[in-house]
Amino acid sequence: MIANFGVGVDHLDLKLISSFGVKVTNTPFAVSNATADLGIALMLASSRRLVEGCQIAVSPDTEQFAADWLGEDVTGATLGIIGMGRIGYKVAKRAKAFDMRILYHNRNRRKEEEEQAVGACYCEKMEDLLQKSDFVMLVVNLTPQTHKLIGKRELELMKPTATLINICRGPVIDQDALVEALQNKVIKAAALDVTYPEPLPRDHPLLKLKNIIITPHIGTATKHARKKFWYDSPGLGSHQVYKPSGLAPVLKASQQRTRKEDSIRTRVLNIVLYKAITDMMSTCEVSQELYDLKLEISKVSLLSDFSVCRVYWNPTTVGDSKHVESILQKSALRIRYLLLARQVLGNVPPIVFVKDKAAVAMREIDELLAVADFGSEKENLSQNDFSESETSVTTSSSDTSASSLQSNLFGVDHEVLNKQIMEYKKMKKVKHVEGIGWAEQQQKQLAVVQKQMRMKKKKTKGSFQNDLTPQEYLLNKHKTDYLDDETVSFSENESEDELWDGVQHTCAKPDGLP
Ligand SMILES: O=CC(=O)O
Repeated sequence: MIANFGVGVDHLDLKLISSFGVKVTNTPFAVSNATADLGIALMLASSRRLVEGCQIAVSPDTEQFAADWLGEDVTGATLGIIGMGRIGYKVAKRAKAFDMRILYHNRNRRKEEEEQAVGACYCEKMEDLLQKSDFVMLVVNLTPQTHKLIGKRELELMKPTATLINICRGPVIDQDALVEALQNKVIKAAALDVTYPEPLPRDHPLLKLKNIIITPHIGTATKHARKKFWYDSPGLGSHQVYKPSGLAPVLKASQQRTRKEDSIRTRVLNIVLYKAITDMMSTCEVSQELYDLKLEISKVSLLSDFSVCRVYWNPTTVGDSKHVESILQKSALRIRYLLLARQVLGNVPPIVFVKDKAAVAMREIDELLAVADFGSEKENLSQNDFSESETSVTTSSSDTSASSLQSNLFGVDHEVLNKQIMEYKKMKKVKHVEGIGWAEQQQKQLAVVQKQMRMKKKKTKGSFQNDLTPQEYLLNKHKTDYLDDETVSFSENESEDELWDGVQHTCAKPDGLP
């Protein structure tokens, strides 16, 4: 698998790669904010001549600031966005805050409510957008269709006062045509985060122009975006960016193999994470309050698409569960950070603490069995009291309603249970005598029970019961994987909604093309 760092995969020969059966993935959700921010930064820097201004301010030759040194307003100006995909849309959101008039051109028109949310008007023809915009921002993928999308003709359509901003890929602009347009003031200025090649040869004519700002392809170069690359990079079972249909049968076979391998790998990773997390919690390194809880972790379970890591905690060993949940919620981020920082795994999905209901039910069952074996505390107390007070014994042993209540304690009828156990033991003896015959009978019984369970499962599907009684637990035990548990004590409050999406759709369609 080739896990591409960032959204664009234009630098990869996808056909060739896939002919080797190798998957390619990208991280489309990780880059959007940082790249949109840079687009706005370039627009502001260019309109307000920020780089030039900075040079004037720091130059040893500067003696005074000229009053007629002016820039252009962004507020109220028209921004034309070419490519209204994920990044383009984020640019529009930001531009709205500057009270800009927003035009966009895209392969597919956005929904009306999406347009309204950012106040963007669709231009079906790119030419219209070019003619009307004060700033033209390019936010498309590089494909054969977008190669040299902006050439001499398009530049000539732009206003002579307009600025061209490119935050996608250099070859989307015909660079020779741009040099000429800037030299001849066909357009006012350009602000480019991308060129071709990168970096430009030191004697390139673009570098000699005054009406240009060039940055070294830093759209995604923020700490947070780079961290998101790690989080978004392929999870187990992620999809391919490129899947040529001719290879479908080969891919299907390899996918089946991959699924099996994935499940083995997931199990191994669960063990690795369980060990690392329990080690962490046995010291104060996450936090003193987490350490003080002395919480027991029953298991760690990565979802097969690697979108979340569930950590099951045993609530029977701790007190107030709200307090515990709030500590766990706070600790989830730190634990994940530590796992990443220590490179326990290259990538760790968001951690979600889940109350282990099975553990609660197991404890109830233990208590129940203890009562069945040794009698209730009340009974014991009464028996102990015997030597001291005859009346208490009389009351306890003669109170039939109390004893029938006891026999139904925790919803389990102990008499019936006992009978079943005896029958089972009897059958076991018969098995030794009848051999094969017994197994057939058992199989029939098993088939009936399985059928009943399947029918019950259908009925109860999707509604995991919160008040699980031991009896229900015993019935559900074999049919309900407690991955379905909905008691989550951590919701992704890492402001990583996008990351969450990103992990799930790591290889969703790339940003919009015009
Ligand atoms: O250029 C950046 C990216 O492709 O993510």
